Amino acid sequence: MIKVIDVKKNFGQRILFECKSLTFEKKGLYIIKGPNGCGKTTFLRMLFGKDKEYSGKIHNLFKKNIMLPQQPYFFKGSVEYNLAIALSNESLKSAQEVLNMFGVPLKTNINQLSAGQRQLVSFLRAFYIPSDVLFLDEPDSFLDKEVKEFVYRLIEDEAQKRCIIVVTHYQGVALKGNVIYFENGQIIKEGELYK
Ligand SMILES: Nc1ncnc2c1ncn2[C@@H]1O[C@H](COP(=O)(O)OP(=O)(O)OP(=O)(O)O)[C@@H](O)[C@H]1O
Repeated sequence: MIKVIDVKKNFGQRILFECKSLTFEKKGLYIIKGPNGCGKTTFLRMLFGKDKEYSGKIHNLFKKNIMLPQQPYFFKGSVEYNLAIALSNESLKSAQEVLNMFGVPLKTNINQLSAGQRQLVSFLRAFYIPSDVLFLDEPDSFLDKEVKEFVYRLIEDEAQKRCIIVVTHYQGVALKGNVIYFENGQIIKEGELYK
């Protein structure tokens, strides 16, 4: 569980956003939306524990936290190597099956993939690492409709077992979950202005 209590985030004199009260439960899908520059990535990093410069409290009680950043790190080498370095044999097989399904070559150097293919690899690598909470920062920006729909269903199913928090811009294909949005510098959960 993560509890956010009376949090304010500033950069110098500028107030970026505030969040009066928000709870992320043990399981479930949370979708963070808002215009460019409103602070979604900043908020995600604060929940993850990477950014600690704010007033108020964020209690993150999850033991194992995994984050997929907007620009994930890749090791020099093949697609397979980039997965094998992070995943158990069983998880590696699951990731490989998805990549085979979408025609992503496993033996190819990671740098030779398209942006969308690389994004799918980085998503699968983060997704198949066991965790209590998974933070995904725009995992879908380069994916085509078919891959996006597949990834969204994977996320939705998995969110029945653990907590997944996603930042996304995309409006076309529905990702079903609790929507959290930024409005006039306030972070609000859909349906309840302030708890
Ligand atoms: N270290 C920093 N110092 C000063 N300002 C920063 C810093 N990091 C982020 N900002 C500013 O905070 C704002 C929010 O940035 P953030 O990346 O969180 O937005 P976002 O909602 O994720 O945007 P996008 O949708 O474009 O990815 C931006 O205006 C950015 O310039």
